[in-house]
Amino acid sequence: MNGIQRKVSSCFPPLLVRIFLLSTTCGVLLLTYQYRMQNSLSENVSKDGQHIDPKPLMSARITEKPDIDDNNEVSDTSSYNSFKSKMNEHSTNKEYSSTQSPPDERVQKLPGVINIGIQKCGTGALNTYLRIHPQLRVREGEVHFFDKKINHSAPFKQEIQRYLKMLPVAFPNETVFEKTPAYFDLADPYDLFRMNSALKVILLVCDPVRRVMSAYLHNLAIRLYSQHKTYEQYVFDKDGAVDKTAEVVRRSIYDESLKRYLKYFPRNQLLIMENTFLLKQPTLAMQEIEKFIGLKKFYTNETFYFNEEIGYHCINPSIYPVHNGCQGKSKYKIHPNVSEENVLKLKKFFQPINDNFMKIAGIKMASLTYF
Ligand SMILES: Nc1ncnc2c1ncn2[C@@H]1O[C@H](COP(=O)(O)OS(=O)(=O)O)[C@@H](OP(=O)(O)O)[C@H]1O
Repeated sequence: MNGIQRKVSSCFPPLLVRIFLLSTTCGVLLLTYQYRMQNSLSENVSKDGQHIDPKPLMSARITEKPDIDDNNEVSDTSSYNSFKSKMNEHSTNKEYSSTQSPPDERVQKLPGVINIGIQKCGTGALNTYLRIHPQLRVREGEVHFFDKKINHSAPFKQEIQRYLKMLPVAFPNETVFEKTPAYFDLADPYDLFRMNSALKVILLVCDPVRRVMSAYLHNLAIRLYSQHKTYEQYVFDKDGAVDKTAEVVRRSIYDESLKRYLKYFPRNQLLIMENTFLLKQPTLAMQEIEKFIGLKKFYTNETFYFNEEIGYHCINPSIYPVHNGCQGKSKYKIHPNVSEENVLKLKKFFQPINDNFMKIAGIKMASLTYF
């Protein structure tokens, strides 16, 4: 070692001490960063837990867990979120220079409208159609709050705070929408009413006989039903009569559930729509729905196209490109044939129930009238 080398090495502490100093410095830096991040996030939420300040939201990434709906299908929350932010950019950008971002004024809000069912009656299609409306903020997937997650032993207000956290944040001009088809028959309508007494409720109705098959195929797909049992074994009892206790049959009995809702909600807060209307004339159906919710006119014939391959209307991909504007594959099932005798048995079973439903609803529906 020459003189200079010796001088330099004597200025530096030994190797072990250097490693110790370096790791301590890194640790301190890391802790400071974590502390600052935590503080900046908690500062954003107001005391009532409802309002989130705009600025930090712009810097803090909102990560929403992917949702798995009743079809075991991962809902495309992230595609929807990026679609929405592009849409919002479009509508607000004019006021801001290219270097400035518009402030994020999103807040947590309770839903103004809920699609309560009916399970397997096209609720997924409605979700797909509604998510493109600029004044709506759609909760992707199904929340299942009022049928499964609500804790009736806890104070209701506290439960609603929990529910709020399961919903997307929305701009002041946006109405929050969620759909959980199980609410129709499995939730207590009083809970929905006391959550928001002005709530608008959408009910899509379809032929219960077809619905039994849809629900059977659905239960097979999610492995609730066994491949080793037949459709007939699930739907009819040992004597060959319709088994009204079977899940797929029970959930096709519409009149009782509607009665429960009408105990709390005035009829004009309920939009009861035949699923075939949405299926065949999506523009007219969606115009009726936007009017019912109180939204600006948005849907036109250009919004939809008929997808020959799947046999249903989808959103024009230039508006919403995910899945070519259609739903995921699990929503388009091919129904196997059922013997005429069994179909007749089901029709005879459901007709009086359907008649009662239509009487309560005050609407005649072709798909509920067999004879
Ligand atoms: N575009 C459109 N318009 C109206 N209806 C449609 C549309 N696309 C699908 N369908 C029908 O929806 C059925 C699935 O219903 P849901 O989406 O309510 O199912 S679920 O309850 O969310 O699992 C589904 O049932 P299956 O035919 O048994 O698959 C279809 O009959």
